[in-house]
Amino acid sequence: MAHLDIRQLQAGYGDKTILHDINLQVQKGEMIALLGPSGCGKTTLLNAICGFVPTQSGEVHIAGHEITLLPAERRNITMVFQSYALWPHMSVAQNISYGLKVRKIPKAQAHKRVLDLLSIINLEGFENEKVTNLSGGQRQRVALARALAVEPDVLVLDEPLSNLDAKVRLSVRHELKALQKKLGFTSLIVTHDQEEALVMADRVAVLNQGRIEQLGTPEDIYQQPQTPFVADFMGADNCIIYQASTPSVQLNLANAAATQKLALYFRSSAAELRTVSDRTEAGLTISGVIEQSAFLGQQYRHTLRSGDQILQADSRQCWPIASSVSLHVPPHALHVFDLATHETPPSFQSNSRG
Ligand SMILES: Nc1ncnc2c1ncn2[C@@H]1O[C@H](COP(=O)(O)OP(=O)(O)OP(=O)(O)O)[C@@H](O)[C@H]1O
Repeated sequence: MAHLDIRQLQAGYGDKTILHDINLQVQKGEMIALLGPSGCGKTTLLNAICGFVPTQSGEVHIAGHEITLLPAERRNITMVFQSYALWPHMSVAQNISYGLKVRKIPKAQAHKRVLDLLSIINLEGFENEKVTNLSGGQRQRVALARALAVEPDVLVLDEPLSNLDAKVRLSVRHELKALQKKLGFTSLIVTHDQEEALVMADRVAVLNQGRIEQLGTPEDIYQQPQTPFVADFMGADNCIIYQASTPSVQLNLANAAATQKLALYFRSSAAELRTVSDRTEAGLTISGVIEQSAFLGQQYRHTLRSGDQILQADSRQCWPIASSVSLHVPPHALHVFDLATHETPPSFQSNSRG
């Protein structure tokens, strides 16, 4: 049985529906990342689970108990915010024990819990420090300890790392992931950052316009996007509309009886640039002309024109502007969708692996 079980949830503001038919089963100790473009409903979903946004239909269960209509304060769910939301006039210990005080946990027991949590988040000896004296990363760890102090059934994190600078963010995300594995809390995390979602989550839910478009392991979402939206959102942002091979666009895939119009997606990093040749190879081969190149550190990103299509391809070598090239994408790096149904035709399914 799933620990957090969301069934056919529809929720929104007033008579405006934002979330449509959300089905999500989260196992105990699992971390699910909610990914999606701005406005797709990630925060609304967290708020609906917490009881801050009313449910229009559907059900939410935790550990077998229905909580759909329970007010927020009677749900044992805590939230960690991007802004930390710590009390600036309180010490670290007072912040962490705040929820314990509200729940009238005896002082000695609360104190022990605070010390245990400080040790877990590597802030031993900081109990009397003012939170305003702490760094961003330390404040976020205190916010996490405060949320965990009351032993919530579910922890929800709304962009918890986005106020941190890039370097601290990298280390805090690994700390958070390690803590989640060690303590085994069940959590939902909202992030804009795909890499963060892939690194931290056990599974990722990609949302589009209030619906879960795909739910899967980080590898599934990245390597086998099930819709053009997920492919594009996960970085395969080159798209070619294909119906039949032409001299400049050749598709050569095993088992491919292409009778329908296809949308072919691929990542810039998966494309190889070569000098033009007559060699026939498996995969997609497009001839074009380099229009621009930009140095990215490890490689150059090239902008290539093929007819009226603009494509991007990465290469360690910097190809001169105006050179004629052949862009090649191997079969495993192509994400193939039927333009009409937006699904991968069965005959192409074995191709998409990368
Ligand atoms: N209090 C509100 N009243 C009415 N509509 C709202 C309210 N809050 C959010 N919305 C609308 O709900 C939709 C989803 O917003 P939400 O904040 O859940 O998206 P999000 O995916 O978290 O976006 P972001 O990544 O920008 O934070 C948006 O169209 C937004 O305008």
